[in-house]
Amino acid sequence: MRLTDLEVRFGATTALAGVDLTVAAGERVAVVGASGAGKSTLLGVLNGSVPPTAGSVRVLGADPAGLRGPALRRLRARTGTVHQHLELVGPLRVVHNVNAGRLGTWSAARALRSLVQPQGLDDVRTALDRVGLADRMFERTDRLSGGQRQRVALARLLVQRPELVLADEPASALDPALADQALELLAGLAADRGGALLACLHDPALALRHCDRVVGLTDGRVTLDAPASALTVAGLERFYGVVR
Ligand SMILES: Nc1ncnc2c1ncn2[C@@H]1O[C@H](COP(=O)(O)OP(=O)(O)OP(=O)(O)O)[C@@H](O)[C@H]1O
Repeated sequence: MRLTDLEVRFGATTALAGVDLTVAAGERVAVVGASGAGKSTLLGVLNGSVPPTAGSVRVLGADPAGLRGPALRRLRARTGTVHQHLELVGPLRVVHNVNAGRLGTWSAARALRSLVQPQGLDDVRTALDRVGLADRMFERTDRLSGGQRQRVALARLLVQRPELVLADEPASALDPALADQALELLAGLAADRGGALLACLHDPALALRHCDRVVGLTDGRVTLDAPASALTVAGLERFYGVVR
């Protein structure tokens, strides 16, 4: 994917400005920066949910803002996002939220049928097993804890099998062991399809353990772009302005 001189404004607020960024297939990129720096907006541009105000965007060979109808649907099916607020439907059972990862490739009829008689149960069970939730498949999603819901969102991505994996603080509600597991899973998912992973991470140690490149934003601009091997946890904490 390639962003050139990208700008995103929301009214009087400039969320991103002059962003030039190229990410190659197979790269694992941590996106870091203080709250409000523009991290979620950057992922939104890449998955086509945030239209840029200026600049050019190429994602998997296409410009998401320039696509409509089936072409946009196809691109979205190849791009998987773990949203910061997860975007799960609370009253639905876990199986339905996981199967939402396949809506981009299912017909409307199959999606509707699946609400009555869940489809693809083997894949759902395998995905839930990998996030340690196989026994919660038929539970209402809003009965789960925050960390369990975060893992349902990961399972949804596992059944989607996207090429480009975008994750917005995918481990914020997980304990350290589960956070490592989640990042391994996301990196493995991208690698399976030969794609890249971009993950907004607030934990510098997690970023350095699981990513090979770190891109830092300050007030909507790229102010850091370095291999993880050249960075330290203390250096990244200083970047965030964390005071110990
Ligand atoms: N839909 C929106 N409408 C108006 N302003 C927005 C919108 N989305 C983001 N912004 C603004 O754009 C800027 C960047 O926001 P963004 O959510 O991308 O930051 P972030 O780095 O992801 O922050 P956090 O770590 O707190 O999630 C902020 O000033 C925010 O208030």
